[in-house]
Parts: sequence; structure tokens; C-alpha cells
Amino acid sequence: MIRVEDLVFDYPGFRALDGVTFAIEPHSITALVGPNGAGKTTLLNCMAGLALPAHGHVYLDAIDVHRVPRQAHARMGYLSDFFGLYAELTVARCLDYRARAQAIPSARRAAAVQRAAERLGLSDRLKQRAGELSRGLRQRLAIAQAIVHEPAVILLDEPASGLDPEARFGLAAVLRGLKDEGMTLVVSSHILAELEDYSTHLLVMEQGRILEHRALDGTVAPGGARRFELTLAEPRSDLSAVLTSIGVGEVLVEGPMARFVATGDAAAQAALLRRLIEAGLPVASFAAAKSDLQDAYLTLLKDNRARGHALPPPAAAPTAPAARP
Ligand SMILES: Nc1ncnc2c1ncn2[C@@H]1O[C@H](COP(=O)(O)OP(=O)(O)OP(=O)(O)O)[C@@H](O)[C@H]1O
Repeated sequence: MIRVEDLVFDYPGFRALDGVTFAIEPHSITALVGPNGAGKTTLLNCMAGLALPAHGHVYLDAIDVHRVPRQAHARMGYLSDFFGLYAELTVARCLDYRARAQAIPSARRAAAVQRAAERLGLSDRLKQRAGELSRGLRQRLAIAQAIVHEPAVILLDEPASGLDPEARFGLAAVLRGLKDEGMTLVVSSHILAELEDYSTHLLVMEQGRILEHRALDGTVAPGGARRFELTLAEPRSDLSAVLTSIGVGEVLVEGPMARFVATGDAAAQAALLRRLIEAGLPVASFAAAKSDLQDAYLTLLKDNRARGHALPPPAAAPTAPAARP
């Protein structure tokens, strides 16, 4: 869906992206994380075709984003970390303005405005002025503007920053909804616990390079094998034997808790739960294992730093830098 190939971006005297390469699958939500200054915003700007790399390419399917940016923008939505809204315009006018900017034909514009408002839960706010909205609703309006042309891909830079817990929860539901409707999302954030709730992939950056890129769905092997966690109401000495007898693998038991690997979709997971209960186990909880993103992220950064940045520090920009628009 998106391919980023050997991207290099230089600010005056400073290399902010240094050979960044990765690919993003369709219908996924990629959490883009990294310490302050890692290069996340620069990467998103390059992916959106707003910053011209010194080297490398960004492809959206077959479209070279920097060669034919207008074609790319027709299929892409972008929300900057410092977005602006026209405070005096109503929600409907803000969306209509963006629909015009995206050259949506007038016959389809009203429907596009309604649809975007509906997707972001703003249908009852269409007549309200943007400047009167709460921060959470302004954020939703900004996202609605970014998707008014129904892009295949949306890039969001720190969409949760400054939102209260309730608004962040609502935002997570919105992002999940967009993915379920078929969009591909890349979301940068520092709030790892929430990213874990809705992201399907993790992309970790440090010093302008990719440290890690992996799926977050607990998949441990091709063919859909996943790691599960089971907690019993009380420990059972035969837990390991029971689990092995019902055909799950890599069983690890600790007191009333067990971790194991099993294959299959949601129906197979339901059947597995039924068999655990039929085997007489007092199941208190059973779910796909969480990856504990925060710990994994901190360990990754620590290991990378302990290796003394096996990667050499980013080089200073060798030539005149590309301008940031
Ligand atoms: N206009 C600029 N001129 C020079 N250097 C810049 C400019 N913008 C960013 N940088 C530098 O490039 C590096 C990457 O910045 P970027 O904003 O992409 O990082 P980030 O990962 O998004 O950071 P944060 O999490 O703080 O938003 C930083 O070291 C930053 O200081």
C-alpha cells in the first residue's frame, strides 16, 4: 500500500531521516513512535509529499508521492500536529471548504460533508462554529476535514495530544472505525498505552532511523498462530497437562496463569474457550496476550543505547538541504 524507500531528509546541517525504508499493509493502523526529535514529523511530512527528501522515494500503491503529489493527495489525508481551523466558519462550512479544496464535484459535495461529519460523530454540530467546539471536537473536525475526500490513507501527527482521557477514548474508537471501513492509518503519538489498543503495527524510530517495525496482533508465526493468556480462579496442578491435551502449544504455567500459542480466528478462539471450560478449568479470564508496548518500547530504546547506537550517529547533512515547505 505505502512503500518508503531509502528516504533521506536534511535540515540545514542536520540529517533528520537517514535511509528510512519500510512498507505498510492496507487496512492497518501503524503506530509511529520514538523519542522527541526522532524524525516522526519529518517522516510524515515526507510521506504526505509536503517535504522533499534529498534521496529516496515514497510510493502510494504505484503513485510516486513526490513525482505526482496531486495524484497522491487525492488518495491521502494528512493531519499536522499543529493544525488550524477557521474558527468563524461552521462545521459544515469547514467541511465544505475542504471538499472544494479537494475538487469534489458540487453535485457530490453536500453528501461528502454529511458523510465526513457522520464518520466523526459531528452530524449534530454542523451549524456550530469551529471556534466554539471543545478541543476534542475540534480534533474530530480536523480529522473529518482530512478525510472528506474519502482517502485510502490517512497520516495523523499526534492526534491525541492535549485531549482529556474521555476525548482520547473517543478518538481511539474513531480511528478503529476508519480502519474497519477500509482506510490505512499511520498515527504518531507518545501515548503508548492507547496506541496499543487500536494499532495493528508498531514502527519505532530513533535518530532518523527505523529501530523496529512489526505487527502487534500477537501473531507469533505464519498461519495466524497467536499467543493467549489464561487466568484461573485458583491454581490447578494439571493445568499444563490439560492445555497440552487440548492441542495448544508452547505452554507456560505460573500459578493460576498460563500462556500458550493457538491457531485460528475468533470462532476457533470461542471453541477453545469452550473446551477449557468443558475440561473443568475454573476460567477467570482468557484473551489474546497483549504485547505490553510500553515495556517493549523502553527496552528497545535502552538496548539500542546500550549498544552505543550500533548505528553511527546521523551524519550532518552533506550538501545544501532541501527546504521544508
Ligand atoms: N526546520 C527545522 N530545521 C532544523 N532542524 C529541524 C527542523 N525541524 C525539525 N528539526 C530537527 O529534526 C529532528 C527531527 O524532528 P521531528 O520534528 O521530525 O521529530 P519528532 O520525532 O516529530 O519529534 P517530536 O516527538 O518532538 O514531535 C529534530 O532533531 C529536530 O530538532
